[in-house]
Amino acid sequence: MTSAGEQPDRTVLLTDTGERPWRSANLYGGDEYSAAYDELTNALGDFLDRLAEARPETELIASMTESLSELARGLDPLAVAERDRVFGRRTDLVSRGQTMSPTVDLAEVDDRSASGTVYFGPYFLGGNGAVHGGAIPLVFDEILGRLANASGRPPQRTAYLNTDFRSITPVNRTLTIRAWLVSEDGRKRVLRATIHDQDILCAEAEGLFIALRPGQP
Ligand SMILES: CCCCCCCCCCCCCC(=O)SCCNC(=O)CCNC(=O)[C@H](O)C(C)(C)COP(=O)(O)OP(=O)(O)OC[C@H]1O[C@@H](n2cnc3c(N)ncnc32)[C@H](O)[C@@H]1OP(=O)(O)O
Repeated sequence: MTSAGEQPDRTVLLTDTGERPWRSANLYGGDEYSAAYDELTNALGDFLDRLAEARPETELIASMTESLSELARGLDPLAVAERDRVFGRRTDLVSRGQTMSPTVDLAEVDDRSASGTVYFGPYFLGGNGAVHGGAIPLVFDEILGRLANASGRPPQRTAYLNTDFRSITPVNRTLTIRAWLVSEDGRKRVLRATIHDQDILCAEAEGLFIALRPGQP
């Protein structure tokens, strides 16, 4: 997360299709390992976006398959226990060190609310220029989960996440995302979020988050 008002140095990945998302360049917490891992997830996300847009010839498909298989084999001996992994566990990185959901770039964050932008690249296309209906709750869970778990609160799990799709959510556009805490009652927290394309409400969600008891998985 970036602090309030801070403008990230965005790396725009240009193609002839026009606007490209930044992912999380230069927003990491500082150390060399974080920077390198951030670059890796950016490169992976960029690959997935470009693959989704491309129509490669058979020869290139075979060569990419071999390259990817070789990379995967190289990682095989490096598997570690969940608690020691990097992917999805770097809260100092704006991408959280993952490519499962698009990067939610939060410009304004406090104890009870967060707002910023989200950009669904071609990888998240459902059809006809609209984001896949499963990717939208994924992003809501991401922003609501991060807010529910922020500010020293005990770890929370999503009990329900209700999403309303109000109009199509376009790919390849910078969208506004907002999340806020609605109520707190013991272990229960209700949060809501919206995604807008300028003044058009694309989708909104409500989530119930339950604080886990000590030792609860
Ligand atoms: C380094 C690490 C990095 C970390 C990254 C951080 C960012 C992460 C970002 C991503 C984040 C991703 C996050 C994720 O995606 S978490 C993954 C998705 N969620 C799950 O897998 C959760 C599965 N469910 C459970 O584990 C349990 O059911 C939970 C823990 C949720 C509650 O079971 P528990 O046994 O503990 O509690 P309880 O049953 O006594 O209920 C307690 C109260 O809640 C009320 N209630 C419960 N359910 C519902 C419901 N559906 N509607 C309405 N109400 C409900 C219930 O009536 C009761 O109310 P009351 O009677 O007290 O009034």
